Amino acid sequence: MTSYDVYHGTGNDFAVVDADEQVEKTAFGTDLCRSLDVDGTLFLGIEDGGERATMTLVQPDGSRAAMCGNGARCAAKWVSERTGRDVVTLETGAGPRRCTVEGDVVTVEMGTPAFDPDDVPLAREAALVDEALEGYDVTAVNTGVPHAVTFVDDVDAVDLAEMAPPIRHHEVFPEGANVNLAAPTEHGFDQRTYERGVEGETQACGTGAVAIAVVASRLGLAPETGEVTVSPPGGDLAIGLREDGTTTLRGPTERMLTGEVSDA
Ligand SMILES: N[C@@H](CCC[C@H](N)C(=O)O)C(=O)O
Repeated sequence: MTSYDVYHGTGNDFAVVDADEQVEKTAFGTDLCRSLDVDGTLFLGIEDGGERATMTLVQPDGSRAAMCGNGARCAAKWVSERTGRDVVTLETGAGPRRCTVEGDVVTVEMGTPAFDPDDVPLAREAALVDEALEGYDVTAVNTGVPHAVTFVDDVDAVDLAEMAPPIRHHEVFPEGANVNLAAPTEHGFDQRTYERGVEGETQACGTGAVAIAVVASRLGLAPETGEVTVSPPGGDLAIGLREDGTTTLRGPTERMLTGEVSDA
């Protein structure tokens, strides 16, 4: 039998499996996504007594993503519950990410977002900033994975399932992109995200929330530094914009259940 836990971070849900389990990760991870109807399977390998852990995300379509903000929050909580440590550095495909666990609230140091076309990546030589693409004014940024961000008056007035795929698969994004709708509110920004790999809308996306905050800042819709609240359907996320250009993602996480699947 192989055991798993299910966690969610503001509604973005993940099965979590010990990386030492003797399973073929892509097949096992996609099967688990399907049977549990979750947004991804995280394989976590605890190292140095929990000071560090490796994180591999297998998505429902079998792809692997270099980084996942809400997944990192859930991963840090899982490691903390197993080891008692409240500071964990996750080794991700986008580099090390330091996480701090305070009860159910986890903060991830998300690094420096990149607008450079080589880093997003983009199939052109100039950054894509507030430019018309498939009928929307889009800005492209990499916050660990590629994101397209567009600001609208009301995120719920847009048919995300219809508008997102042409941008998600646009030739300007050679590796595809997650597509985010954002709308200014009294307290920050509403968020809806269509995720690459899930190929549909999720209840929250951490790298997407960071993308919205940094794009808002770049376009003059939010301050250059400080904290920005981004609200996907699953709850509120606090994004820190620091003077040195690095960012943080803070929000609640919760273990929902524990289960086992037969190896046969
Ligand atoms: N839900 C995630 C993002 C996961 C990766 C994404 N679907 C991709 O393929 O780039 C988050 O919370 O950041």
